[in-house]
Order: sequence, then structure tokens, then C-alpha cells
Amino acid sequence: MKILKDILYKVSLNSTIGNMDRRISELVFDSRKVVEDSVFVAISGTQVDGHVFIDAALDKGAKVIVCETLPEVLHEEITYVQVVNSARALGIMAANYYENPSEKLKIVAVTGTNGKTTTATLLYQLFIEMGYVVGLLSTVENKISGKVIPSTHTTPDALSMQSLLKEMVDEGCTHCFMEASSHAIVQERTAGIKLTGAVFTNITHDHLDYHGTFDEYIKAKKKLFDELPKDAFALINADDKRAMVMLQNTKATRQSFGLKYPADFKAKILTNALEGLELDINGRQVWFRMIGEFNAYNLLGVLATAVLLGEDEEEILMQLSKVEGAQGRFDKIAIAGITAIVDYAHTPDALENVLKTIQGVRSGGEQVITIVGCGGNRDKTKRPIMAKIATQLSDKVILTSDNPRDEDPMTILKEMEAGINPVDFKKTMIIEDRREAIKTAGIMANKGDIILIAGKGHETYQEIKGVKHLFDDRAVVKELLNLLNQ
Ligand SMILES: CC(=O)N[C@H]1[C@@H](OP(=O)(O)OP(=O)(O)OC[C@H]2O[C@@H](n3ccc(=O)[nH]c3=O)[C@H](O)[C@@H]2O)O[C@H](CO)[C@@H](O)[C@@H]1O[C@H](C)C(=O)N[C@@H](C)C(=O)N[C@H](CCC(=O)O)C(=O)O
Ligand SMILES: Nc1ncnc2c1ncn2[C@@H]1O[C@H](COP(=O)(O)OP(=O)(O)OP(=O)(O)O)[C@@H](O)[C@H]1O
Ligand SMILES: N[C@H](CCC[C@H](N)C(=O)O)C(=O)O
Ligand SMILES: [Mg+2]
Repeated sequence: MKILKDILYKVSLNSTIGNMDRRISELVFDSRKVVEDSVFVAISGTQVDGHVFIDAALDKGAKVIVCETLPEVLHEEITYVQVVNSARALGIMAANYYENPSEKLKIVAVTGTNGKTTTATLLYQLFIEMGYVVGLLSTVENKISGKVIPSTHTTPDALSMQSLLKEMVDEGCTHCFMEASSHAIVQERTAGIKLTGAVFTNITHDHLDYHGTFDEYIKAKKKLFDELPKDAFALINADDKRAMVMLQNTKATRQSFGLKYPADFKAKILTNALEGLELDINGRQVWFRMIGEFNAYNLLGVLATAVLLGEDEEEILMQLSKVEGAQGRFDKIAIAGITAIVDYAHTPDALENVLKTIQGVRSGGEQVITIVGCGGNRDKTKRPIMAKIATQLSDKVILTSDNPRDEDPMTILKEMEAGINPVDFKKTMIIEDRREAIKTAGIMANKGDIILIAGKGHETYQEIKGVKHLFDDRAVVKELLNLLNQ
């Protein structure tokens, strides 16, 4: 059992009413999870205001209420803690509750529109190769020294995250590499973490549904750097237009990487092929298994991070050349002379990068057939842009369903279609059923052709109206190409 005032250490308080030395059982922010003697933190969310569940939490046995607005009726036996920001309070309290695990680990958070999972996973794989016991928090999976813990978010909620960090400490991890999504930063899921460093990959169009404007989205990413401690490093991709903004108010040591503009860590692409990348780094020529210019950035960001963590550059390059990166990112599946590429590109920039990479490595005569959709209940403004990019950079395009969630799939597809130039209509088809779309691409493809299946990467489900149906692009394309080529 913990003492209330201990877990409130460093939380900005407005007022307190009642016993602060109280012993508490659990810390919860969902009234449905309250047990006897819990602390319930009321957070105002995107769907409901958690303050309306204070009575429900009390009915279930909560003895402490942490909130921004005090309820009208106060109960004598209950402790009320009024805070400036409940979400932030939860982050700090969760860290205290789990004994501040981030102070016992070197944690690096990666933020940016694209490349977070790739960068964090490469760092995890690199540090494992270098002999460390390491943790990973990512969109694809969470890992603690090799053990996989399924991931529900890119960045877990503050409680789950601090609990995972505590487990990392208990398992003897020295480092943790994690993704910091813009949602998580705004929602203060990262508030209680002491970072050793933060990495900015890039910022392009995404999540405008949540942040409202591109400026707000930039501000969300910048907040991570604003809050870094003085002894941390702030590493940016110098070639991104908005990178300098990230460093404007940081107290951390400023560092940069890039292929074009002056930077602390530089590289040059010597070869960019379907087999991998050859880079020149400080006069050393090194081959990597990753494909595409965007992965040159990811690799360079990883190299810079590892150097800033005190590792030897030569050793890093030797081990980094062996690693493969995250699942579902440019996964190549070759069957009967046809190459299928499954990739998680779900933003306009990612789709453009992946298609340009394919255009850059193709031999010329073959067709590039792209299958793409856009997620429901997510940024609608990216839909027409992604469809336009797909048609401009492919020979044939099949628009299909991604995760429609609560939306009508045909409405999403019509919104995508609206972005296509009329001259490109003849190369475009709409096939709502994703399996049928992949099958049709398989039928259209000839030997040598490339099929890009974009948007879902590692995902093993398709989310339709709250139900996750099993669906794995990699398994489906393998099965169908094998069947078609029997
Ligand atoms: C839009 C969004 O980010 N929502 C996240 C947010 O929930 P919310 O603000 O909508 O919560 P809410 O339903 O309004 O509830 C408000 C409060 O009331 C509480 N409540 C609610 C009901 C009840 O009966 N009792 C109760 O106490 C809730 O526990 C909550 O504390 O806080 C929850 C707890 O941390 C998250 O699980 C939830 O993620 C939802 C499921 C989600 O889909 N999030 C996505 C968009 C997301 O976070 N994505 C990013 C990655 C994006 C990227 O690719 O870059 C991620 O980090 O995964
Ligand atoms: N540095 C990069 N710049 C631009 N695009 C990239 C970069 N790295 C990866 N991509 C593209 O973006 C897709 C998603 O990559 P990744 O999963 O690493 O990003 P993420 O930032 O973790 O995404 P999410 O926000 O969904 O967690 C990849 O499949 C690839 O198409
Ligand atoms: N982490 C991203 C993933 C999008 C992946 C795409 N398949 C979709 O469902 O939109 C999000 O939650 O917006
Ligand atoms: Mg990710």
C-alpha cells in the first residue's frame, strides 16, 4: 500500500480537503476499474468528462478523488485533491506510484509523423545486438528484454506505461526506446518520464482531426522538447522544415542529423536499391538492409542517438548493418516473380516516400499496382491527397477499405476518389473488400510487377464498427498469390 501524499510528490495542487496520509490501494483513471480504497483521477477526455464519474467511483469504494473542479457535494470521509491539470497529475502520480522507473533507465522518446516505430525498433534491435538488456514501447509491440507484450497504442496511457517501465527496471533493462505520439504528448501520458533524450524524425500532414490545425500539431511535438531536462539531448532531423522549431525553447543539448543541410551527424546515399541502402558515413561505406531514402534518415537518427548515448560509432555501424527494423514496414513478399510490398504508409508523406522509393528501384518495364485505403474516425483531409498520390505514382490503383471503424467504408472511398485527377480515373478501381482488392491485384499482375499494399503494415485485424476481424495483409497476399499461381 502507498501513502497518498507520497504519490502526489511534484504534482501542481490547487487545494486539498481531507486526510493526505491515507493509505491507498490502486491508482485509476477509469471509474469502471475502481476497487476499494482507490484513488480516482477524473480527466476530461475527447468523448466524456471524467468528472461525471466521480459518484460512480465513490460507489465502488474510491477514497480519494483527484480532479480539476471539485464536486458540489463533498463527503467527509473522502479526500479531495484539486489539481491544475488532471491528466498531467496522473502522469506524475503514476510515476511516483511505480517508484519513478524512468530515473533508473536511459529512455529515449522518438516523435514525428513518420518513422517513430522504425527508429525505436532499430534502436531496440541495435542495443540488443550490442549486448544490452533493453525495453521497447511501440505501435507494433512492447518488449521487455525479448518478451513481447501486446501494444494497444503507439504510446500507452500513463499508468500502463509506468507499470511497463517498472517491469523493465525489474528485468534489468538499462535502456528503453519508445514512441511519443502527439496524442500522448497532449494528453500528458509522458508527463512522469525523465528522458535521456528525444528524437524528432519529421512532421507532415496527419491527425488534423485531433489537433485542429497544423500549428497545434507542431506545438504538440514541440512540447516534448520544451520539457526535456538540461542533461538530456534533443536530436532533430535538420532536413525537416519544422525541425528548428522543436529546439526553440529546449534546455537540452541540441543535436542534429541530416543528408542535405549542415548537421552534427551526416551521411550520403551511395546506393538505394531493393536489396538495401549503401551509405557513406564519415568516410566509411556501409550497407544496410533497410530500403529507401526515408530509411537513410531513420538509420542516421539511430546512429546519432546511439553515439549520444555513449556508444562507439564503429561498433554501432557494424551491428546496425545487420538489423531489419519493424514488421510491416516495406515487407517484401516475392511469389512467382511478383513482388508484393506490405507497408504501413498511412499518411500522404509516407505513401509518397514509399512509392517514390519503388519508382526509384524499379527496372522500368513492370507495372506498379497500389492498393490503399484510409482509416475511419481519423483525419478526413488526408483521404483525397493520398488517393491522388497513389494514382500519380502508380500504373494501377485499387482504393479499398483500411480500418473503417464507425464510418461507412464507401463514404471514405468516395472522399478518397474526390482527390483523383479525371485523367487518372481509368487506372483506378474501387473495391471495398480488402481481400477482393488484393485478389484483383494478384490477377492483374504479371511476372516482374510490384504490388504495394499500403496502410496497415503489421496490423493483424480490420476494425469494423468496434469489432476487430482477423486480417493480415501479409498472410492474405501470400495465400492469394500462391493460389493464383498454382
Ligand atoms: C482520442 C484519444 O486519443 N483518446 C484517448 C483518450 O481517451 P478519451 O480522451 O477519448 O477518453 P474519454 O472516453 O473521453 O473518457 C474521459 C475519461 O473518463 C473516464 N471514464 C470514461 C467512462 C467511464 O465509464 N468512466 C470513466 O472514468 C476515462 O477513463 C477517461 O479518463 O485517453 C484514453 C486513455 O489513455 C485512450 O485510450 C484513448 O485512446 C483512443 C482509444 C484512441 O483511439 N487513441 C488514438 C487516436 C491514439 O491515441 N493514437 C496515438 C497514435 C497516433 C499516431 O499514429 O501518431 C497513440 O498513441 O496510440
Ligand atoms: N523517416 C521517415 N520519413 C517518412 N516516411 C517514413 C519514415 N520512416 C518510415 N516512413 C513511412 O511511414 C510508414 C510508417 O512508419 P513508422 O511505423 O516507422 O512510423 P510511425 O511514426 O511509428 O507511425 P505511427 O504514427 O502510426 O506510429 C512506413 O511504413 C513508411 O512508409
Ligand atoms: N496510429 C495510427 C495508425 C493508422 C493506421 C491505419 N491503418 C488506420 O487505421 O487509420 C492512428 O491511430 O491514426
Ligand atoms: Mg508508430
